[in-house]
Amino acid sequence: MGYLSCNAESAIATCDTYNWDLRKKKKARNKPIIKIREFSYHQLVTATNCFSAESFLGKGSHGSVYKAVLQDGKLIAAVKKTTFFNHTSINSTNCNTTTPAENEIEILSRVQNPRLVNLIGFCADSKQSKLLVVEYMPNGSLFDLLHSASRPPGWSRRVRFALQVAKAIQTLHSSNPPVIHRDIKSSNILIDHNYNARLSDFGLALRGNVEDVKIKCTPPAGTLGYLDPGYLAPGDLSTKSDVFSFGILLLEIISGRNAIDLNYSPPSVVDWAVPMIKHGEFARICDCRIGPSADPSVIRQLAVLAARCVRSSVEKRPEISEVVEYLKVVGKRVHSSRVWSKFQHRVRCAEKSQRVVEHKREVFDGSEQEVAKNSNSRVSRVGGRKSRRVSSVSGAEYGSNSAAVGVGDRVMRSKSIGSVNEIKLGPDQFALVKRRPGPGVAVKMPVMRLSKSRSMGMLQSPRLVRCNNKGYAFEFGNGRNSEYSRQRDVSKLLINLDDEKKMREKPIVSF
Ligand SMILES: Nc1ncnc2c1ncn2[C@@H]1O[C@H](COP(=O)(O)OP(=O)(O)OP(=O)(O)O)[C@@H](O)[C@H]1O
Repeated sequence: MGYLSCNAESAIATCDTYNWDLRKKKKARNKPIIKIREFSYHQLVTATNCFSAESFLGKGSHGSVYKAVLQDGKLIAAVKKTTFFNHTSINSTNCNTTTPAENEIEILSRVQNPRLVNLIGFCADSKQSKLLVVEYMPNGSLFDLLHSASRPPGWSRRVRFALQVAKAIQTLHSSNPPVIHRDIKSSNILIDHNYNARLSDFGLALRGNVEDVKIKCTPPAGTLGYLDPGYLAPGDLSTKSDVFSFGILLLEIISGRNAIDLNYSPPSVVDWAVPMIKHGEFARICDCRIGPSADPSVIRQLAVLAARCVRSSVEKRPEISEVVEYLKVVGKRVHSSRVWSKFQHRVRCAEKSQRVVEHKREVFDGSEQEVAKNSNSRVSRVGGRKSRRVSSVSGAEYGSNSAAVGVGDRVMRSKSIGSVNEIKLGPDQFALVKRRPGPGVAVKMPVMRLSKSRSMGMLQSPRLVRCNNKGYAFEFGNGRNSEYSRQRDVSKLLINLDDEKKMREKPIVSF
């Protein structure tokens, strides 16, 4: 126990097993050194527009956060400003005194990872406050997304966030010596510009092995609702405390409710969710705003994992590496269930349009019979506006029925049921014919209305009646350079069928 005679710093240095292991030291020496920049106070005042209200991003228990524009706009960062009023030490009771800001600088200058909100620099020359410059996260926090977003994230995004947070914690726990975050919660998960979750706020984090004096001297800390109930004394701390907090976060992600919420009974998310999970009532803990996942096993797996993480027995909680592997499997399941439900949706849509087409065919056949009854001189008007929009059947399908219409070699298309029909003018030439609505069902055949369908889908068709800029002109067959946008009042587009012969010879007809 020689360290008792030393001062705290050297005692930590002597007792830290990490320092004994020369091989590890060599490894650490080979690691690239993270370049942390030092900013002047003046630089940060300018970058945050004198810490103005416009630059204000939010307030935490240790101070306020501002958006900073540095390097002539090339670097956007977040400046954490902690006042001396808030300089409560994280370990003031014993060995040494470190403020959360100093602690964050110490930890983040040693651990950098894309899953973390990394340190860019700091400012040491401020008299009233400690300033930390960290990466700017433009999409708020996971707390905001879960509890106040108008469109709460769906299951695949939730599982992705959970996996990204678990990976961030794994990075910390697997570093050498390990880092225990101690404050895993949804407001400390920030969302970056690519919509990835990043772990932030290392004010309470501890770096070292659990047997290190520093850890043994630091009293328990964290956020109520997320804090491991077994972490009552410094010696109780382990990486499993972070696993517990992660379990609470996972329950929050699944349910969309707060870790402690007085609107629920019981208010603690653990006491509320775990009994339901034990009874297999997984759907009851799902966020009712998005409902259960397409694949029920996804919720089951997430809920069971969360329940394992929040077990009171530390030994029974999984390691974070196991959590990561588990969530990877759940993530794949969500992905495949999404692909499957998309496929099912497409099949349903296809079936629906097929049904509509069949219905139209039936209606069409019925109208043909009626037409036949009316001695080939009358055309029935069938179908409504809606049926006009359906355009999935090619005219060729109905080519064989053309004789029933009694207009020579004209071809009627199912698209046109209602008021617009296609006339075949030649081997590659088609026109659309709008039948005049009149009392009863028919229009005299010699004079017909010709019109373009309003459906955008049909505009892509080469068999389209189009208009040129000379007025109402039509292009038949594979016409190019037409300007359909000029054609607004389609009802004015009249054509006398006497001109039909001319049209066959001329691809474009002007009126
Ligand atoms: N890097 C950042 N980029 C963008 N916004 C941030 C950043 N860091 C913090 N903020 C915003 O500032 C708010 C305060 O953050 P801070 O980490 O100080 O406190 P907190 O995590 O909300 O609470 P506590 O201090 O109690 O843990 C956050 O809620 C977040 O909206």
